[in-house]
Amino acid sequence: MTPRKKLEGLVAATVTPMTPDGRINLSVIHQYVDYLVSEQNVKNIFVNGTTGEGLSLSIQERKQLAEEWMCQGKDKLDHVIIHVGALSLLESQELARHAAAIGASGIAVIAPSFFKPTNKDELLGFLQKVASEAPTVPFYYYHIPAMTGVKIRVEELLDGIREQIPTFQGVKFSDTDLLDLAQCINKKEREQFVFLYGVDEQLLSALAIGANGAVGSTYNYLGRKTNLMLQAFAKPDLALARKYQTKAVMTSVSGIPMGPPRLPLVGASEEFIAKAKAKLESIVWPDGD
Ligand SMILES: CC(=O)N[C@@H]([C@@H](O)[C@H](O)[C@H](O)CO)[C@@H](O)CC(=O)C(=O)O
Repeated sequence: MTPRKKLEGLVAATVTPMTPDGRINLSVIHQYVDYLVSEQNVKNIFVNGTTGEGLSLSIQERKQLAEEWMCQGKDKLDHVIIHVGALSLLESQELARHAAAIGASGIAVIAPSFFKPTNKDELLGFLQKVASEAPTVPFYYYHIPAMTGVKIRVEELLDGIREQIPTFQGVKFSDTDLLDLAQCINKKEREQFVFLYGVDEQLLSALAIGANGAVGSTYNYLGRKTNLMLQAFAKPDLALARKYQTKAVMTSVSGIPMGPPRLPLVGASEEFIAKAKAKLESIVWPDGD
């Protein structure tokens, strides 16, 4: 997949479909792609990330999923970014080589989170060794300190990053520290780097700071609504944009059987699902839908 367009706008962090007995379910991915494109107007995806339970999957499963998303997304999706981060550097490198071989439009890497890098140089060293295994594939750092416990400021990481990682393209920024985001965006590299925000609930604030777009779980089922918010913001109609943002409730509405999560995650209770559905149905969206 050779992207013709710059990566911006919404990127759906895909769920990994599973069968009721907990195996990956590749058979619904074609339906999932069509749903995203036709129902949610979302043509970029982020595979095997947090939402996709990437770190709970085996390397083999991650490769199979990446291949299936690439295959089903061909000629339908603009960008398929594969998350290839892992605790083991060797596994991460293997996944990076695989993503390159199947033609992914980008790879992303999370900081290792058991033995953690304690400073910028250690983190950069890890990222560089993964990125260099896919020397022609755009590379994104996936910053999500609430999950990894690695709190190295991105602003600090960006200094001189292209010298070490020539393919460095940008950051998937999943943190509420908007000061760090703002300082990243103010850097002279602003024109070249892409900042994709990952806390869906406060996307509007990140857009105001200058984020290029967003990667998140809610764009799987609220992509169309959030696209309206992006349009309102671009106009600019901030009052309208705020209405969309505050109504970004999360629940699954696609009707595609995604199965249960994998332990240690557990499925939502029937009661929770019923309440979430009722809440979603009770909302009157600004477009009257
Ligand atoms: C911790 C977490 O899962 N964060 C989500 C958000 O999209 C999050 O689900 C959303 O803001 C709702 O809380 C994304 O940042 C994660 C993501 O994009 C991914 O799946 O890799």
